[in-house]
Amino acid sequence: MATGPEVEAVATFDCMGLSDDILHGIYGHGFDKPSAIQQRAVVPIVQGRDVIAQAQSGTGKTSTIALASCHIVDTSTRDVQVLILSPTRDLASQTERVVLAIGYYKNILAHACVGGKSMGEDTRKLELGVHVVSGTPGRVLDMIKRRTLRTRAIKLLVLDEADEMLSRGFKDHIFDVYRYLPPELQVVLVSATLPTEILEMTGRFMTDPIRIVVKRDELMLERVKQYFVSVEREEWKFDTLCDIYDVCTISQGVIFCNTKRKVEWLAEKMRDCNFTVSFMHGDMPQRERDAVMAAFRCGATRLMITTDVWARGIDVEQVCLVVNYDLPNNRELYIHRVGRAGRFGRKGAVVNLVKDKEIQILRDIEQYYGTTIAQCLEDLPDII
Ligand SMILES: Nc1ncnc2c1ncn2[C@@H]1O[C@H](COP(=O)(O)OP(=O)(O)OP(=O)(O)O)[C@@H](O)[C@H]1O
Repeated sequence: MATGPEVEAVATFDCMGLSDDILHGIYGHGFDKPSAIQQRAVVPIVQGRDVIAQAQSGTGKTSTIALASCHIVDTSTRDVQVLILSPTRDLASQTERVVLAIGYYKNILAHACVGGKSMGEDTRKLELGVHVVSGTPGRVLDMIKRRTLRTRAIKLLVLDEADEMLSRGFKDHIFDVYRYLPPELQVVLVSATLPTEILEMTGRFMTDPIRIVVKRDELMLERVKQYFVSVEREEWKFDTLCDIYDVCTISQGVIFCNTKRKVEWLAEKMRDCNFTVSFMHGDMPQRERDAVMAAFRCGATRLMITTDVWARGIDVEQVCLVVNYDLPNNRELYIHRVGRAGRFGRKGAVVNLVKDKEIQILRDIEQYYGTTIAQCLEDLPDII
């Protein structure tokens, strides 16, 4: 599937037909020039078209959603007009913050409606009235069923990380939410990865969408160098990680494990060796998760050990290193994990720690995305 012929690139924010208060918000947020996806996706979204928008990690997709949503909202009422759904609470909250920042001069009111937080607070905020809700599917559905989140005025539904939202775990919730939304709804799908089977189901809820897609072999971020270190035994990965730790002292890094137990085990083992690390996974109380994220975002901690709860969308500019302590369970997750480094044009590196028999999995990833993952034999501190 290719990008539609009707897609045009608009080279500046000024030429997108956005109102002055939104432009003020965009420039105030530090954006000078739109990225490739912003040049192509913002105008069709604000014109009311259904849009499927794919672009490489960290190139401004979530920001596209935020600024288009802010433009669409009519602030003369306090109805919810835009609903943005994301797969994790942390991403939904991050998007709420971007909407509030870009919509500041238009007085946009937004609320993150996410699991693990007080229902009372959701009710209070929603009853006072907000224009944009950025949430996770379970909590949003709950609020809709309680009639606390009124859907009557919703014009735009956005599925961020759309392939994840339409995959097994979330799909039923998404369609349940969709059934409560007005029939003339505009739908926008966004992700770095959009496998064919996901694109094929979009006909069920989208009308003549504009497609902006990226070829598989152009999806990997060029500025993020990819390496692997092969070890004979699982236990040897730890020593390699300790060597890598030195690299992280120059900036920030994220280490991915495949289970929550392993995250906790690894964090404890590193702390026993006097390394300062943070860890986060989906079973932690939300308050603790927020505190860990806040400390990492402000640079108070430099190394985050985590699960795939962190793989999609989370934006911390200083992250320049990703370590796959365990290889991800599918090719899409590889793209998303790698994308936590090299945000918006920055350099980065990913190091895959692999047992000898796992090298074939990396070779498959290399071939699928037309990329190169080099063996790292020495010089770990120089990889970035
Ligand atoms: N036009 C722009 N100019 C400068 N910085 C930008 C611009 N657009 C986005 N950014 C910054 O780039 C970073 C990545 O943006 P964003 O999170 O929107 O990317 P994304 O494509 O949604 O990422 P992911 O694929 O991880 O979901 C953010 O820090 C954002 O503030």
